[in-house]
Amino acid sequence: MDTRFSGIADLVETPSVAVVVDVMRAYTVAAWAFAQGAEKIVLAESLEAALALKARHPDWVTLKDGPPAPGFDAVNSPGLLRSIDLTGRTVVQKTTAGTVGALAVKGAGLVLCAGFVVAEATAQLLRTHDVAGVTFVVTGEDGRAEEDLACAQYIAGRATGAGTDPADFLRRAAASRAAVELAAGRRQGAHPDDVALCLELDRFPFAMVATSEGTLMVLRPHALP
Ligand SMILES: O=C(O)[C@H](CS(=O)(=O)O)OP(=O)(O)O
Ligand SMILES: [Mg+2]
Repeated sequence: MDTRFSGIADLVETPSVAVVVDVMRAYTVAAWAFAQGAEKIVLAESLEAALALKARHPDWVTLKDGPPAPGFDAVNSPGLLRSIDLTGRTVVQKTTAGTVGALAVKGAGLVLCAGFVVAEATAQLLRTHDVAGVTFVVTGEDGRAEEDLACAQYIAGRATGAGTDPADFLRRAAASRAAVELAAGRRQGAHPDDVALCLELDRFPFAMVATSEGTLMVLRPHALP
């Protein structure tokens, strides 16, 4: 399996298979939303698009990164989201990096969204599909976010069958700028447990697959045997 790593802006062509990685915090949050019962997550193009969807579907749950804001029901924090019952709900998510990365590869044949919490399930799905090549979209900090790069490299190792030890990858993520800033309370819309929750390896047994449904890009959990 050929593996490539790219920042969002560096994507030169639409890959056939993409794994979009955002450890802190978009795809840790997405996984928690599914664990809390959400049926699907609509990845919104913009804050305005998220609010327009909410206007058309008042029962949908809007979620954005940063501080709480009018029109949004939740923030991009696993620690805060884990106490919200989302059974059967549709979530609309808009964040700075994670959702942007997925929308950048909208045309790919297979789009997975991932963090450490779904690492093995993501790798297993790649192995099952026997893909020839995969592009990992490292969403944070123009492709240089250490937590996203470490997670992408870990999943790549698992997908290609290498006996990858997670310890070093998790250590790199724990020392990343995002982890340090979250732990120091310098990011808004956060819970003290957010970093720890983002570093829970294989917390969930499902991968997350994004597909186009009409004009929307929709993320759903994909259970593995
Ligand atoms: O919510 C997040 O962690 C970030 C935004 S910021 O770095 O906190 O400003 O968004 P994401 O797209 O999940 O990286
Ligand atoms: Mg991030």
